[in-house]
Amino acid sequence: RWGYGKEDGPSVWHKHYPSAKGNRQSPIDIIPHQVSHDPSLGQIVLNYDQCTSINISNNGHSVVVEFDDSDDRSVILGGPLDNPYRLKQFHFHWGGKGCRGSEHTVAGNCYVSELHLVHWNAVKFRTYSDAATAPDGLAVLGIFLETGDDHRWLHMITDALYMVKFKGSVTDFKGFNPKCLLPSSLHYWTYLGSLTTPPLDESVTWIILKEPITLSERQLSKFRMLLFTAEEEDQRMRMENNFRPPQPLKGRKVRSSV
Ligand SMILES: Nc1nnc(SCC(=O)Nc2ccc(S(N)(=O)=O)cc2)s1
Ligand SMILES: [Zn+2]
Repeated sequence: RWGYGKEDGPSVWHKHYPSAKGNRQSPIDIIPHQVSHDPSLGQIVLNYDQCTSINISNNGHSVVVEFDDSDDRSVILGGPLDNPYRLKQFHFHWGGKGCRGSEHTVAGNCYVSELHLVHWNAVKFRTYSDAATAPDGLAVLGIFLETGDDHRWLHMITDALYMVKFKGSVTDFKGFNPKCLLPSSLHYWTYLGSLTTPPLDESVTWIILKEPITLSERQLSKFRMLLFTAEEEDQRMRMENNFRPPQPLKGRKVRSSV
């Protein structure tokens, strides 16, 4: 099994997951003045109005909100995407007290956390698993989080975290629309990359919003009360620093919408 510790963390993932040393790994450091502006890149459109969250769970690596992806009710389209991609889940990556936490960085600067909304190309692939191994199978929308005032809607998630404290716990979480977690601007950077955790498949079109959202230190601290470990395990490990550091760009182009 893999994790974020000294023995099982990002520096040894390559031992069991060969993609780790691939040519389109994520996350990366985005250097804005090296990004190429591509006027042919349209805006992204998020049709989340009929969206139906199902549950919230602790998978031992992050806290995940799953959606019913049996039809095209919640999709992302436009921008670099040739098809609509269906929303499957969203989850977060965050740091320890007061330090780093995001996976992507911007000119070497990190944010305290990063939200990933994971979508899959149900036009071309029959199942999520098939899509997750294909070069154009997934589209992940990344949103940076910075600390400041309380986020007015994030409490709906942080108030549920105590119910999924332990690895393997899951609880109902219906009717949550992630549209409430978006910043005001949908301007983005985009590049071809991978899952940022094992199996590190190189199947992701990354769309990273330039504008971060804000949450309070108090809301962020509630993520840190989650545990990497299951209830029956004797040593409890606090879930924090569950982020992979930036990976080599290997000649890839990062494009921006505006
Ligand atoms: N062929 C495959 N089927 N299922 C998987 S792993 C399940 C999965 O969705 N993993 C996943 C890992 C990382 C990310 S992330 N952090 O958004 O890049 C998103 C999703 S790979
Ligand atoms: Zn992620």
